[in-house]
Amino acid sequence: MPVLQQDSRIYVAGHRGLVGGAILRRLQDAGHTALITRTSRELDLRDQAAVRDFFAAERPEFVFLAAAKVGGILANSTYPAQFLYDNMMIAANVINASHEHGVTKLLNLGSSCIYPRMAPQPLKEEYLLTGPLEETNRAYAVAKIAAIELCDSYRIQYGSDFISGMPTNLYGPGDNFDLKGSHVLPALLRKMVDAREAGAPTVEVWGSGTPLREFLYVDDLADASLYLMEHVSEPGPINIGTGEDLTIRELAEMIAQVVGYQGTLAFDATKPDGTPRKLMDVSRLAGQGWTARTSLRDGLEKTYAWYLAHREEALAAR
Ligand SMILES: NC(=O)C1=CN([C@@H]2O[C@H](COP(=O)(O)OP(=O)(O)OC[C@H]3O[C@@H](n4cnc5c(N)ncnc54)[C@H](OP(=O)(O)O)[C@@H]3O)[C@@H](O)[C@H]2O)C=CC1
Ligand SMILES: C[C@H]1O[C@H](OP(=O)(O)OP(=O)(O)OC[C@H]2O[C@@H](n3cnc4c(=O)[nH]c(N)nc43)[C@H](O)[C@@H]2O)[C@@H](O)[C@@H](O)C1=O
Repeated sequence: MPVLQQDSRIYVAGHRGLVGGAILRRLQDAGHTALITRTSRELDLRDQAAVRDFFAAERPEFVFLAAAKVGGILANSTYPAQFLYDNMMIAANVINASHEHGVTKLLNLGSSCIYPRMAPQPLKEEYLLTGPLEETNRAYAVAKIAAIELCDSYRIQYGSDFISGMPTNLYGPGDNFDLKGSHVLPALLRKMVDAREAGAPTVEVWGSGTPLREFLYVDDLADASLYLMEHVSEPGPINIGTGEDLTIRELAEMIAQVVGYQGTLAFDATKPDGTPRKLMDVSRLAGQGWTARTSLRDGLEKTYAWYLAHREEALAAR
């Protein structure tokens, strides 16, 4: 099993994002000295020739693929073309260049939305491609499934050590707080802080509040990503989550408590609910020695503290 050395050349794709940022911090804290990063302006990963040149020049040994077109339910359903095209191009270019330039190991990150909408719960890895996908993020999910298949195909044909981690919904410092593009947790956190400050009597929550979601703190995901890089080499998706979920209403109530918002919730039924439930079965990774550490309540408090301290930066970033 390849082990990351202090001076291993490690490329973190998407290092300014929620996930890539957390992986970069984790690698820096562990003392890794040869970290390679590029912003999307410096290197558009949809550009095959540019990606090839970059790999030829930088010769990374390990790749964390955390660059992607990412967004919440509204962004996914509004811009399916970008979610499909960008994510297919990014994955194809990075995975193929990793093969061509002899990368020792690559971690491809997907998402729990790869599983069929009505799959039995909790979601086991073997449920992949056993039924129709959720409509609101089908395009994104197809790109993410193609990336898993690509990693597995390079493993079969060339023996490449390319693996695929499938995180559940994530949150934490560095998240996207833009209300049109973001996921539910940062959106509700921002809305409730704004409402508390403005003395607003209600906060709008999209959909019915009944869908169930599982949330993993991003520093736990970063920890899992390093664990996978060092300890796991196998094909197919590997679930990364907490194994616990709650309704969107319960999430909103917990955020209100953390933020100290005392108004009421107004559910907007014109907005989509998305998939009714997507709880990860995390027994495979647990069996290999990794489990999540941060409770949702603790993670929310840390994220709220980060948001207060970095509000301008968080709101300007997207
Ligand atoms: N957030 C979540 O809840 C979940 C995320 N994931 C997965 O984790 C991974 C990372 O997601 P997350 O960190 O949340 O996303 P973010 O939107 O926070 O970050 C994505 C990063 O990708 C980079 N990027 C996007 N397009 C390009 C491009 N064309 N060329 C180069 N870089 C590009 C951006 O770089 P720059 O800033 O330089 O523009 C950005 O920093 C994704 O694969 C996603 O599917 C999985 C499950 C849940
Ligand atoms: C990570 C995952 O993320 C996405 O799937 P999702 O889990 O459905 O996304 P979401 O976080 O945006 O919503 C979760 C639930 O929450 C409700 N909700 C309430 N109020 C707000 C709100 O204010 N904003 C948002 N965004 N949602 C809200 C919303 O209506 C829905 O019922 C996909 O991109 C998918 O591709 C993917 O991988």
